[in-house]
Amino acid sequence: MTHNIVVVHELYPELLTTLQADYHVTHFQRLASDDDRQAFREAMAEADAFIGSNVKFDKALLDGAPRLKVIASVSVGVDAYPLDEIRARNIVLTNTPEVLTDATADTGFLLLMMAARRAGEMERKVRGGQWQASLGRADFGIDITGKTLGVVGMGRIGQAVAQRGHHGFNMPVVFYNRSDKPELEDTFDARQVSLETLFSESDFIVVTVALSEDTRGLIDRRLLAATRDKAILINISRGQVVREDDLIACLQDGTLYYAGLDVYEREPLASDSALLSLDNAVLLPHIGSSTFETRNAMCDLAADNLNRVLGGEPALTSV
Ligand SMILES: NC(=O)C1=CN([C@@H]2O[C@H](COP(=O)(O)OP(=O)(O)OC[C@H]3O[C@@H](n4cnc5c(N)ncnc54)[C@H](OP(=O)(O)O)[C@@H]3O)[C@@H](O)[C@H]2O)C=CC1
Ligand SMILES: O=CC(=O)O
Repeated sequence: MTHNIVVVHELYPELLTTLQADYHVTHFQRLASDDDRQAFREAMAEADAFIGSNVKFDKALLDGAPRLKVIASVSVGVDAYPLDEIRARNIVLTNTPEVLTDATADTGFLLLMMAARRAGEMERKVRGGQWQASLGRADFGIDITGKTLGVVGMGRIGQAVAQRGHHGFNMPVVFYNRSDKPELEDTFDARQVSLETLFSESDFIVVTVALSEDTRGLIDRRLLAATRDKAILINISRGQVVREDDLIACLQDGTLYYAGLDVYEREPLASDSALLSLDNAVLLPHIGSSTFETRNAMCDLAADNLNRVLGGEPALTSV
């Protein structure tokens, strides 16, 4: 019997064709309208497997998908899935670790460098015809080399950020993490510290911690207000880890020098968000892993996981 699978993702064409040869596929590039969402729920009612991203699963959706055996997420973060409900139904949830680590760490460093040198502001000046003479002190940025890097959540991506900072820019590294990682003292000459110490000692703070009920709202005004002069906050994990209202207030009153953001409390960012009017914020549209190579590798890994579970084998990367 051919399995029914629901795809909500812009898979690369050859992979979609392969899946269509093996399964009965209902494909949505994204759920953009109420009609899409209705059609998605109808397809899930008959689905044996889901592969995709950016779909918020809840109990009602799972109740309406009684045949579901596997959710193959095309993401490493699994905050969109109710883990207890999934476990209670014996559904296998898989994600895509490792293959996106470097691309996402690169995005973190891209934001870090753009913020340090105020690259977005400077580019807007050039395009806006405001580069009429050489720029002066009002437009200077800050150095990166030798400054202290603080990593919040020293997992795969956090360590790839630390590697870039330590080996590429000679940065002393401090980090905050749930479990102890003494081995990183050798790897990056890094020090594990409390969140308060990290915020007070770092010049650049890069947030790479996973979102969970423990980390929602972890970074608030109290921590942001305790930062060094000209400290920069980069968030490449999930917007909900940082209290966005507090971040905006600290950027507005200058308590925090600059922010570089790839993720937001609500995505896409609302057109009336106060962040859009702040010069001291570099804003990217959640593109951490968005390279051809990395996204293809994520799709391949998710499809391998789906094929294996439907074929009765263990997934390569189950959560
Ligand atoms: N912007 C983007 O496009 C992308 C964003 N991401 C985000 O990055 C996150 C990290 O990915 P990855 O590095 O692969 O995941 P990992 O699981 O390797 O790293 C997560 C780290 O967070 C730590 N952590 C979890 N909970 C807490 C807590 N309560 N307090 C302190 N530390 C905690 C973990 O600690 P421990 O060692 O104890 O488990 C772990 O070191 C993803 O969950 C996702 O949200 C990922 C890819 C792309
Ligand atoms: O945000 C992206 C992910 O893979 O998680």
